[in-house]
Amino acid sequence: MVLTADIYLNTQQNTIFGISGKFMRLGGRIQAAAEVLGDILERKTPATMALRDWGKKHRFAGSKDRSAIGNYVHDALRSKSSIGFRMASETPRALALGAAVFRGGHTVDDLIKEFAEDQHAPSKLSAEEQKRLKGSIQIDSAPDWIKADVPEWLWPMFETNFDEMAVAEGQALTARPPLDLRVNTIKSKRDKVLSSLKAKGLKKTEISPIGLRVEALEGDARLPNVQIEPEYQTGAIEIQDEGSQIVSLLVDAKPGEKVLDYCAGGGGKSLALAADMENKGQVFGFDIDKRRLSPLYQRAQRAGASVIEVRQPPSESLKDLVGKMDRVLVDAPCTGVGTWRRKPDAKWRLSEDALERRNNEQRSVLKSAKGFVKPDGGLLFYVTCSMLAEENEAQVYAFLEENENFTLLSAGEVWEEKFGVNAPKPWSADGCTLTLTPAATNTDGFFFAVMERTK
Ligand SMILES: C[S@@+](CC[C@H](N)C(=O)[O-])C[C@H]1O[C@@H](n2cnc3c(N)ncnc32)[C@H](O)[C@@H]1O
Repeated sequence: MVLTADIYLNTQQNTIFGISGKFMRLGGRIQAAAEVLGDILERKTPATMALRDWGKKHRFAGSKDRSAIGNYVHDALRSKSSIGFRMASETPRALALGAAVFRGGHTVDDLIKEFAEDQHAPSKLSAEEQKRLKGSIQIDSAPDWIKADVPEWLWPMFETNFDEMAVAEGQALTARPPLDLRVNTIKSKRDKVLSSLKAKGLKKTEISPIGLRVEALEGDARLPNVQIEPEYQTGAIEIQDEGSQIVSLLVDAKPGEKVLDYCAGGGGKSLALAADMENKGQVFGFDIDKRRLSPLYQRAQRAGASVIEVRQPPSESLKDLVGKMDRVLVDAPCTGVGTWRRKPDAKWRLSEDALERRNNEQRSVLKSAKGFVKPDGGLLFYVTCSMLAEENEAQVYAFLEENENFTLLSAGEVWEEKFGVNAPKPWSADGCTLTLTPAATNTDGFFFAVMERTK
């Protein structure tokens, strides 16, 4: 006899499913979120792995259940310190309950009713929990780092950088991120993709002229899976945050030029550079880590980006490029503060030691990359997805101090030329470098600087 999914589900005594059989109920989802949060916070498992492990152990949870549980887990991590403050507790249970009510839009009465009817729900709410979930502790009385959901040790750096906007910048990093697509202009046009994927709820991005966006969704809703669409499979679109598109466009690589993407990773920016160069010239993609580079071969093929040439480590493979590149992009390893909306567990794992390690890598990567820039007018670009001055301006100024043959240029002119005068404006500490942030540009956080090699 073949069991249908429904019969099978209902015969499993120890599954976490509610009595309706098809989907987990709210209580089961919150309980699952608390279990996953325990794995992440108590056993230090990365969020993606903890969610995957939970899914493997509960094979019959459907994609809607997994997505809803993922939303509670990520929302709880994005707002961990503010939810913890309002709940007077940072236990996985308190965080999961807080995420469901403060961020998920459920009411305390919903929870009481659902928990009573669902054997897989957490134990019933205590009187104290009910009071807290109803707002007995106001966030206004919390210190700024808690309001901003930024780790306490990092707050002084964050505050120095963003001054009276620091809380707003931190809070913008707790929002759910949108899904951004880059239209690959080697294969298609933005209007064409927009009309063929109309049903997916896409709209044009505000700054990038080649971007499309599905806004972050509320509650348990799921973003569309664009990877199954023909436009994705034929290379007409790539998934790329608008901020990443913007910094690639600011490199302003021209058709026919030679460009080295020195920290290419999976090649997101190499692909964007190739398209901006109309697939004419040469883009060399290099990375110290061979495994990270490996998807680039297939991605370049799918995108029709024939100008991309992957160069494997060690760096001796780049010997023939020394002093010959019109542009060298250093998309440096960093703490990833600018991507906290997408990877909120990284926010609480970050340590002073890790920041110091990234700073050392940044110095070393700039030192190794500079020699590839051609003398007399070649350009060196320094990019991070961090919003900390220690990884951004400080690295650029230290580099300039040690390398008198490089001068800092203003990125503002290219910005206006590429995106017009009316686009939302990034931060700039010095009128030359740029910092994109969720609050200022509604993108992931990115830093961008351009330096010219004079001799
Ligand atoms: C921010 S990621 C790059 C992301 C990539 N550019 C993209 O758009 O998808 C930084 C990369 O720098 C690489 N990296 C770290 N140290 C390096 C070094 N000394 N030389 C070259 N690459 C390095 C890492 O392996 C990592 O892939």
